[in-house]
Amino acid sequence: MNIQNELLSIIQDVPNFPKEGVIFKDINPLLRDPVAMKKVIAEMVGFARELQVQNIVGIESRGFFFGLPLALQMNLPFIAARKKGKLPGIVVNESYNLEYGSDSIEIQKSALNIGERYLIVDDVIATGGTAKACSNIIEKSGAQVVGFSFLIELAFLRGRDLLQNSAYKFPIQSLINIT
Ligand SMILES: O=P(O)(O)OC[C@H]1O[C@H](OP(=O)(O)OP(=O)(O)O)[C@H](O)[C@@H]1O
Ligand SMILES: Nc1ncnc2[nH]cnc12
Repeated sequence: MNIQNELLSIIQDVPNFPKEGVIFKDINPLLRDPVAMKKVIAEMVGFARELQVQNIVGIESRGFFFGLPLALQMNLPFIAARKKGKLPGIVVNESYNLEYGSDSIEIQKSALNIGERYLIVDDVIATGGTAKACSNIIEKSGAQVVGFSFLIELAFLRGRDLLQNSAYKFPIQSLINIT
C-alpha cells in the first residue's frame, strides 16, 4: 500500500463536524499509531532536508503534533504559531478566515530571525487562510518562508492557490491529497 492509502485507512471522516456540511478529517487515530506517525515524520524530514530549512514553525494546535517531532528529528528550533493572546512578550500578529469561522495567529518576534529559512507545518490545509497568515507573519518580519508541509490537503478548497503568488511557487508537501 502506498503511504497516502495507508494514512487514509487510519484517518477518520466525521460528517457535519464542527458544523453542517463540513467533513472533518479526524487525525486522532493516526496520533495513536506510532508506526504510522514515524512514517509521516520521515516523509516530512525528506522534504525539509531538500529545502535546507533552518526553523520549523508548527501551527496551533494540530500543527504541533507534526512540527515538533520534525524539528527534534532534524535538530532544528521549533517555533509555535499560536492563537491570539497565548504568547507572552512582543508578538507579530495576522488575522485570517477559516472553513468554519475566523481567527488570528501570532509568533514571538524573538523567534523570527531576518534572512533565516522557515518551513511551515500543519495537519490540514483547507482554504489556506491559516498557513497564509503564518507565512505573512514570517515574511513581514524579514525572515524567509521556504515551503509548507501538510499531512492533508483538501485540494478542492484550493488553499494551495492562496499560498502561491505569481512571482514564486512555494514548494508544498501534502502526504494525503483529497480532490
Ligand atoms: O486552511 P484553513 O482553512 O485555514 O484551515 C486549516 C486549519 O484549520 C485547522 O485548525 P483549527 O483552527 O481548527 O485549530 P486546531 O488545530 O486547534 O484544531 C487545521 O489544523 C489548520 O490549522
Ligand atoms: N475539514 C477539515 N477537517 C479537519 N481539519 C480541518 N481544518 C479545516 N478544515 C478541516
